[in-house]
Amino acid sequence: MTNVALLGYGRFGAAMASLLRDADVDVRAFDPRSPVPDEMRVASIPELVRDRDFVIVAVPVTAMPRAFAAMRPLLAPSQIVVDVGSVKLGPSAAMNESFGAAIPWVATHPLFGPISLSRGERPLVAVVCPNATHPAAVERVVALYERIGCTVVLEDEATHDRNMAWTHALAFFVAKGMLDAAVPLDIPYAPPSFQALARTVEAARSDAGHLYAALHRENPYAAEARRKLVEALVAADQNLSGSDGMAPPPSSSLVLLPSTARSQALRETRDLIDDLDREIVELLGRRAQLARRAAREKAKLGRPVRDPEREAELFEARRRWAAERGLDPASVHEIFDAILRFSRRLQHEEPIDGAD
Ligand SMILES: O=C(O)C(=O)C[C@]1(C(=O)O)C=C[C@@H](O)C=C1
Repeated sequence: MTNVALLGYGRFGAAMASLLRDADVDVRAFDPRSPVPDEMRVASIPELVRDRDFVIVAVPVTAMPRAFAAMRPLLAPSQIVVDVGSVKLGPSAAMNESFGAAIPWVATHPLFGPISLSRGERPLVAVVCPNATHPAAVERVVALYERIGCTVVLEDEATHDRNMAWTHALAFFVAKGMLDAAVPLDIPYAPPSFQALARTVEAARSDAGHLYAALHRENPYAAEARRKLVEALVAADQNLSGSDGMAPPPSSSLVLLPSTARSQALRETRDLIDDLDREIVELLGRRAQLARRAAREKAKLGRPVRDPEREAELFEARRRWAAERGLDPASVHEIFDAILRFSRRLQHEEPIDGAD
């Protein structure tokens, strides 16, 4: 049985442990600060790493060099050290320094966390950095990520960090700006464009505090990305505050559209509907995964697939949400009726020990 030692049982470590265990990987974990469930807990780093195939280091990036140095004398060349930090140049250099050619090591970044897992978001993506000194270890780590349901992207450390500066780091930076500016996030009729931003802010807010600092301070490309964004925003602000930005909308927007423009408007509308429907299908896929998970949990508890009490609550809530949104509750009820039929059908197909 594949086995893993997990150093660090914070929010990410716990999420990783549950994915590994769902894939029948034996997990042992150690964290002097966070509680670890009894069945995985060990009392020290030596006990943690002894005879383990993989040693996954899920501690804050700034604590990694110390962790690597502490475990170096305890490891053998048959073991593989894997870091899961959100930046890659620093941890890679630190692993190279501690383990070099003697102990196989692989730098990785799983692009998911407890929130995306609890929402059942798929696909799970993990970046794995190629490593010329330990190519066989890279292959084994790729196989481990695939086993827990990840799509693996092979990317070198610098490209990864540059990409993360523009995405992960800037998303957190914008979120911080919105939080510090006390932007209200809970206005119920906010448009979809804002709802997407509000989800980003929520995700950033609930992530560990050390992550924000690491994304910016430990990523050598983050400062440049921030500077460019701030400059662009300042320029946009100046533009809007100047006379151009205050000009009234051009009168042509009030003129009746000619028929070619009208058919173009219909095409655009249909494109938008296609985009939305695609999202709905994606959401149905994610809902199906959660329904399968519910089926597995109920099977373990010896409970039947159908739960009339839960279904009654579910319909009541959806009817209420429909009314709040100005939609006909009976019509929305009908849609969920179909969704539940779909869900129960999937649940009956679910093999009891399947892993999603
Ligand atoms: O919540 C559960 O127990 C589920 O199995 C999920 C679900 C659903 O799809 O929402 C499916 C069947 C049950 O009758 C109730 C709800």
